[in-house]
Amino acid sequence: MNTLHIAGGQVLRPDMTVESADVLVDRDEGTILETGTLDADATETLDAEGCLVMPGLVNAHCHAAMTLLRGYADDKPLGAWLQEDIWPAEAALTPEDVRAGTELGILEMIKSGTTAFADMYFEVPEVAAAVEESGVRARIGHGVVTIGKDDEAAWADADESLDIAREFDGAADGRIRTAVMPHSLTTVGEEYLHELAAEAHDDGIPVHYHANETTDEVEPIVEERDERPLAYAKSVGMLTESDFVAHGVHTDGEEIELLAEAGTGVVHCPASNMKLASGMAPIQDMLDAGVTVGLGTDGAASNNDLDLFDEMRDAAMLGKLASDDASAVAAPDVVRMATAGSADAIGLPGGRLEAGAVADIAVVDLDAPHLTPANNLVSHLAYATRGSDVRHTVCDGQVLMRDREVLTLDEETVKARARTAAADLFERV
Ligand SMILES: N[C@@H](CCSC[C@H]1O[C@@H](n2cnc3c(=O)[nH]cnc32)[C@H](O)[C@@H]1O)C(=O)O
Ligand SMILES: [Zn+2]
Repeated sequence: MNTLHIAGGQVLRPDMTVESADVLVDRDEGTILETGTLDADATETLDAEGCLVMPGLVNAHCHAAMTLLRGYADDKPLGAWLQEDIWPAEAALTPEDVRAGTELGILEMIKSGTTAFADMYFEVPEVAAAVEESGVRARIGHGVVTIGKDDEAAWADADESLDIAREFDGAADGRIRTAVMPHSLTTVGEEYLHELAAEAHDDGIPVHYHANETTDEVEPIVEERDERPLAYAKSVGMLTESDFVAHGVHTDGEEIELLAEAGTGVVHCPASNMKLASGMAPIQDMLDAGVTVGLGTDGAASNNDLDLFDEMRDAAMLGKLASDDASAVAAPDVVRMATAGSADAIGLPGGRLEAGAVADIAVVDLDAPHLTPANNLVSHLAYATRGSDVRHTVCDGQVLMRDREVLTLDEETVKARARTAAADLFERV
């Protein structure tokens, strides 16, 4: 059998306990065979001495290619940031730019222990190609905006989202799944939302969108329809078990109930919410209500990195402030959110390190001053670990990074291409 032995480390269990154990992976099937004290004669070995072996992190809401726009427009609220800076720059992006930016984003994610992500963008065939070559797992889709477009252009955008979702679902040996992705409840008209949801669900494809991110997104819906945004989302058929929303910042008690009943996942993006001053999501209330909550970075232009360890810390900190309670959104909660919560929210396998699960794994080196002493490793993951502490990254049984060297992408080439693409872009806009 073609196996990978991750040897000599401690393992993070799905119940958030930690124990010394080896991990044996079936490289052909891409699954975990067993964990324990193993005397394996494996095809390949990864040294995990002094390390914590954990499920690969899952970035449940991202626009990976926006790495090109990192630092391009800061210190503005969502509406002005999108309309004055981001959308004009994005209008000038070529397919090659999207490829370069997505590769850079994936490189950053692999280097910080992220093995899967959900991505909303355009030029999606380029996103798919980057996922395929880099070896990660992703749920990808084309973001639709219909406001400001005539009917023909709007339907063309909506159709593209459906076509892309159908075409790429199951690509890259199944590592790529898709979703239909209307941008938000205020940037896409009702008839389009209706049609997109119905057609996507007919084909077993989920719907992913931004919702309740700012009060500016909530108030017009309440004024026009006399109902809350997520009640509206339900009425157009976008609040089913497979669907997942980004943000959910301004979500009231009834909407939280709707989410829990429907089984719709929420992707919390605390850094983006703080940076754009969008607000504080009621995450502890959602957890108490049984909502599936995942964690996302959002794009690099509103974060400004794709490091989910940072995001866990932000989620815990902001969750406490939002609840005015230091016991809210505790360390095990955020670790669960960044692993199983995210995987469940976006409907990809992963997030749990146990026999039978997919072999999506991050190995964290504990030998750093900021991780010493190793009093409580779950606390360390939530509060003290940095993406740069990740030593090895494995996805689908394949080693993507060994001893901090990424094997599937050439780091220097990816960075150089992104620098050139960004410089050319800013000259054009
Ligand atoms: N087809 C659309 C693009 C939609 S892709 C998804 C969009 O989400 C934007 N985006 C990034 N972060 C956020 C956010 O936090 N809220 C809303 N939109 C965002 C991003 O810039 C990108 O334009 C068009 O041609 O304009
Ligand atoms: Zn977003």
